[in-house]
Amino acid sequence: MTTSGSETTSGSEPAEPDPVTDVDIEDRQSTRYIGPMRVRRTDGDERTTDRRLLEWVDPRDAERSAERTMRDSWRVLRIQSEFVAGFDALSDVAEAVTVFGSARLQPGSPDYELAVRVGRALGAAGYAVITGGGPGAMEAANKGAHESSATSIGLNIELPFEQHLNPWVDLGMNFRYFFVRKTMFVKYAQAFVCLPGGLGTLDELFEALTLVQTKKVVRFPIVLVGREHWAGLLAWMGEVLVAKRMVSPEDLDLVTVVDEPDEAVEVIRAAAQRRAARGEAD
Ligand SMILES: CC(C)=CCNc1ncnc2c1ncn2[C@@H]1O[C@H](COP(=O)(O)O)[C@@H](O)[C@H]1O
Repeated sequence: MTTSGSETTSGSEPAEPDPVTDVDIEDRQSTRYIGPMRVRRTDGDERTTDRRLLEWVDPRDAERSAERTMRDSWRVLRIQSEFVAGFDALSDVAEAVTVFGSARLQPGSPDYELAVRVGRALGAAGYAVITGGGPGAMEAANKGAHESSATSIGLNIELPFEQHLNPWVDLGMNFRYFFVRKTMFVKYAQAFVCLPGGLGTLDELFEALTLVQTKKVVRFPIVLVGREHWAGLLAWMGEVLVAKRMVSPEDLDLVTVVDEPDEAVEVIRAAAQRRAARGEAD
């Protein structure tokens, strides 16, 4: 899909208006996803399903409050259907690893290329790769998985702006609710790999850590790739959180930090072998 009028001109010629491209751009601006639906020319209401769910309605406003109560009850069915669709789509996935990382990495940047190599190494080791299906590290990891002929899975999320599954996703879904999507990230993976990233990545990392710490999941290696990126956070956790006894020293052992994709694969494999030796089911 062409996204810029200048792509159709050569050298220093001024860009000619391109009717197809202009329509395309207008299209992209007015397009968004509501759950699995792609909609255009909406009324400008940019609230996502998640945001509507979490919105506070003043109970003193009788009319809105009554309407809200009714809608919330119906919403439960939609949430339920999203779980059903997710379980249906992913139940045949064999061994998989979920990869998180910055949505903002640009192709060609060192971290993007690192993410491609991570996807490729996991794929070559026989793992399907699950990502958030978006751009940056997600796209890169899906690309690596695709290149190594592994199943490349993208679990996208409805956002208030246009959102596409990246082109390297072979099995993709679009979720309305963050918490449903997160369940899929955990339920269908044997391990988490976190590449350098920002708030979204940190959220996903700490959710995984909390699940392992509280033994809600017991089969989960968590691997951080990129020592330099993660060093400051881990040092702070040791110097502040452990020192204040807000986390125990063993909690820091729940993550393994590596630099190379092959090391990440090795950590995941070794954990699987330990599990197998103990006779634990996945
Ligand atoms: C360019 C841009 C902001 C696109 C947003 N598009 C996204 N599409 C899908 N998942 C996402 C997106 N943004 C954040 N996430 C989730 O949050 C993580 C990245 O957040 P961050 O860039 O580190 O904070 C990803 O692992 C992904 O699961």
